[in-house]
Amino acid sequence: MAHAFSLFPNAGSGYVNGIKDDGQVKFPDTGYFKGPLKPSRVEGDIFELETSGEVPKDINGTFFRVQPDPRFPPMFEEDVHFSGDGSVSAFRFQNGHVDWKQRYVQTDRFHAETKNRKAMFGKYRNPFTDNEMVKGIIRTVSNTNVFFWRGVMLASKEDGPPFAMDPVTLETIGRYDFDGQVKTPTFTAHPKFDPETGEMVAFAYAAGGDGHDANCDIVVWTFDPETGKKTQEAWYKSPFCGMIHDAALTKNYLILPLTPIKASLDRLKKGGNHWAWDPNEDQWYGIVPRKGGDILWLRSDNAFHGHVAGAYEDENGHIVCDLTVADGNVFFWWPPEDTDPNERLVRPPKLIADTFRWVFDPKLPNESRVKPFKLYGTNGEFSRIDDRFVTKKYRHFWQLQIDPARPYDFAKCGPPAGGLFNVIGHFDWETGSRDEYWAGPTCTFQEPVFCPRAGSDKEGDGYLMALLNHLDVLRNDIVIFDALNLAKGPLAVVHLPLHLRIGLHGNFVEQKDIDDWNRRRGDGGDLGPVQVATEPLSWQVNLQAGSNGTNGANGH
Ligand SMILES: C=Cc1ccc(O)c(OC)c1
Ligand SMILES: [Fe+2]
Repeated sequence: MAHAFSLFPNAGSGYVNGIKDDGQVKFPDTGYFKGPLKPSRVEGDIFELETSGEVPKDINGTFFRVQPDPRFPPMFEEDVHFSGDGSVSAFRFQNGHVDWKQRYVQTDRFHAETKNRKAMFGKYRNPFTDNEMVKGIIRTVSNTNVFFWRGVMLASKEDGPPFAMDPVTLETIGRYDFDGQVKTPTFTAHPKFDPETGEMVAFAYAAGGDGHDANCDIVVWTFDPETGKKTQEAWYKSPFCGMIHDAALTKNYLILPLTPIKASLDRLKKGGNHWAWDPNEDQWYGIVPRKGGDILWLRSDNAFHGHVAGAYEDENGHIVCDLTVADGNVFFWWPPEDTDPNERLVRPPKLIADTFRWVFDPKLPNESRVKPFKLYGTNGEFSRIDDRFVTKKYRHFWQLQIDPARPYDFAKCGPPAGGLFNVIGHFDWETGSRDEYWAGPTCTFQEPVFCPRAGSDKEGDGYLMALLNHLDVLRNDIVIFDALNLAKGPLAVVHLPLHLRIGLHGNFVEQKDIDDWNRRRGDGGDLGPVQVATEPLSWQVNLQAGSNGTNGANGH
């Protein structure tokens, strides 16, 4: 039988001159919408997933993760993976059983586009390309991370505020503004949680104006876990409006890696890309004292920051900060501004991203140049640690590795969308060892999470789990390892009957935490239900009042 699409051989991709001609509901015929990146848009539930091996019975909690999954064909044919609507998966582990649930984050954009049954928002972080009808509507897709805070899952993307979801039903409760305490246009996808105090330390860049105007305002907040109150807020300026994606937390500092990929209001107004890589700019680190005080900026040679493994202060009061750093523009789809438009980069450049250990002296003069202390010798991304060791001296980290020397079945799989993360590794700063497991020639991994073994507080004692992409048959598994012995291979595999899109980040939340907060927020609990935002954000108020909202001056 003819494939349904082939009944209309000349129908094309539904785009004319790269712009959606809204006659057809059809996704672009580009690499961002094919194979493992083919939009799925599935919401659903499966009770009792199939498994192989024995799923450890002592894992009691939920593995949450989020993927960009566009609900409608984008306005622009050249749209990228990072624009897709946030779709959250939850894998509930209990007594060796696993159930699955998946729901979209119902953002303000989600509702606006549902009403219109089509994409209304244009390019990644460029509101000047939006349909006029949605001016003033928060355009974030909340597709980058999901983390647990005081009884709710917060889904977030760095271009907008977080949205709260019910951790059991995955229903979106609404936009979360920390009980009216946060009115900034942006909020990080990587807040840090201090395991000693339970505090959330969060930040935002481009935190002035409307968040899409290339302003240089940075804000750092601390929130108390018991009361939810903002106990610290400090505003700073960055040397340019670049991406600050992840952060590192020690007892006394928050370290903000500022990557030399830059926003420009002028370019945005012309309908261009939000970001342009600047190969002539340094990588920077902003060192922020958690108790308040000036920011210290340190700089080193041009490079692209990946994610943080761990950080702590050593006996000299210096900051040890470990993260992956790539030797070029990881976001190759946002090239330097002067790149010839005919030279469209469709293939990732060959980059190396080692794990760098920096040792920063917080007493250095501002803008000092620094050099890495040590490199581990890895090539990968998506580092994770035992989160009970955030801020502390730690040994173990886990990371997805790119090993091009291993066979890859290109004929069956096509290009490995999302990156050739064919190896999962466990690394130990003390021994320098490499404990690795290769997924085979048709598979790649997504970001792992660490789950501590019940009753043990020994670092790394527990499980590591990660989604496995079967790129040949477009289906996913979850593989579960003994975290300190990956080479032994998975203890168990959980099988999904369907394909999930390549996702970003997630976290494992223990059932005890969900139950405790549900009790406090439920009938007769001391807290009552979570409150979502009732007031518009500052930039929305300014827009209503007729100001252009581009002066970077709101909120402080
Ligand atoms: C991995 C980094 C990253 C940075 C910015 C984004 O908007 C994003 O969306 C999924 C991901
Ligand atoms: Fe990230």
